[in-house]
Amino acid sequence: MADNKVYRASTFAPVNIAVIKYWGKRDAKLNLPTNSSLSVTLSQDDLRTHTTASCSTQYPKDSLTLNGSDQDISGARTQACLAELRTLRRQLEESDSSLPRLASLPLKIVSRNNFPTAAGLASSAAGFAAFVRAIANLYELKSTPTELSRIARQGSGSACRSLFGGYVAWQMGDKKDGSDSVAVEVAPAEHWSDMRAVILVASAEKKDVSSTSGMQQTVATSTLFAERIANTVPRRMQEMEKAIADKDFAAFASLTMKDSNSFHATCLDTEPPIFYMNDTSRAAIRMVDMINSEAGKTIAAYTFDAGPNAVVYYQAHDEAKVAGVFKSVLGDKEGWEGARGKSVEAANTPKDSQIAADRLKEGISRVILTSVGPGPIKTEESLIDENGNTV
Ligand SMILES: Nc1ncnc2c1ncn2[C@@H]1O[C@H](COP(=O)(O)OP(=O)(O)OP(=O)(O)O)[C@@H](O)[C@H]1O
Ligand SMILES: C[C@@](O)(CCOP(=O)(O)OP(=O)(O)O)CC(=O)O
Repeated sequence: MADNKVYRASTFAPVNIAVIKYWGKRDAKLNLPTNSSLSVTLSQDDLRTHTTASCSTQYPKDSLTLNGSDQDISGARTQACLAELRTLRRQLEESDSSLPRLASLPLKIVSRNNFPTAAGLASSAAGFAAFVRAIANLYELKSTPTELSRIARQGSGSACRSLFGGYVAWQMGDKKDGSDSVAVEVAPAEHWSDMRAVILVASAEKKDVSSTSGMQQTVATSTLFAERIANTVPRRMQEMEKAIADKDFAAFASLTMKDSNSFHATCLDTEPPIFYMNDTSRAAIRMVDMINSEAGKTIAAYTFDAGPNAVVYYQAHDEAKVAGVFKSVLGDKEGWEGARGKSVEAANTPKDSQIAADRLKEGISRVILTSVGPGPIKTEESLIDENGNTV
């Protein structure tokens, strides 16, 4: 029997933004995708989930609190993650009788996102990665990040990529049980550390079509989609891995923009059509096009997830030419006040960009300046005290 001690472990986990998009499930129950995908993990200085997992005989039942409000954890996805993690802990306990019997104790999990939940800022990715990582830490599991990615995938597909830092591929796998549908590191953050991103937050509202149901509708109704998964994505995965290995920004950018457009094209080809981008998103696309034209080469790349926010990737040495343009257009919005924002010099806007600039001014509420970053980071900063109370 375990005593009435409160066992605790905490982690921070990052957001990731895909450059080759996951869109479509071949098995909705196991969250198995129709195609592989690839993402960049973003720095936790700017966007992160902080999660503490604890277990004790004192707790009445399993619970999860997110940003101060109780969450329903009865859903199949959360339950699948919990069951897998408990099975792994049970195996450890069976092999070593000196270990406390934690697998059978109720869990209390407290989590905080430092960014808006369900606003298309990949909160489910950081959230489920943190959830799985924190419980794995609590249970002292020996599992590798790839093994844990198999579990996080069942919470939310994109979450499996947040178990790693840097450049991460989610290999779709082909086994029916999903055991080979896991994330692997393509390159660590240090390999290409001057990758930067400016996120233009177009709306902090909850989106109207969730990723989960949107992609199901696309799989069922889009004819463009078949070509995307059979040919376009497999080819781009290889090209993207090479672009990253070579640190070839022009190739990285071209693939990133094409793949975002291909994903949104399949959304438009869905019946009824799904619109995640809006006029503000399209103005961001125009502005990036004009920045690239003015530079005479591709120095910026836009990508959009299931929402209107633009994520614009660029390299540190092009900061003035990329982030600088957005600063001169959006300098009065929230997000430039930190040291990183202050160091960006406002640059001249490209010629003929007035219409796009006006649209951005109207539709963007804040910017987030960030960069490629590491995977989950273990922390002693606990959201639950030694008596089991939320702090
Ligand atoms: N810290 C967290 N811990 C556990 N679950 C979380 C956490 N943060 C978010 N989630 C889960 O993720 C859900 C939001 O996911 P959703 O896919 O709707 O939005 P998103 O991740 O912001 O957008 P997208 O993945 O399409 O970019 C929340 O309702 C919650 O169930
Ligand atoms: C557009 C995307 O951001 C879709 C993310 O979808 P989710 O991972 O949120 O979907 P579920 O597996 O149903 O939880 C593309 C991507 O991140 O690859």
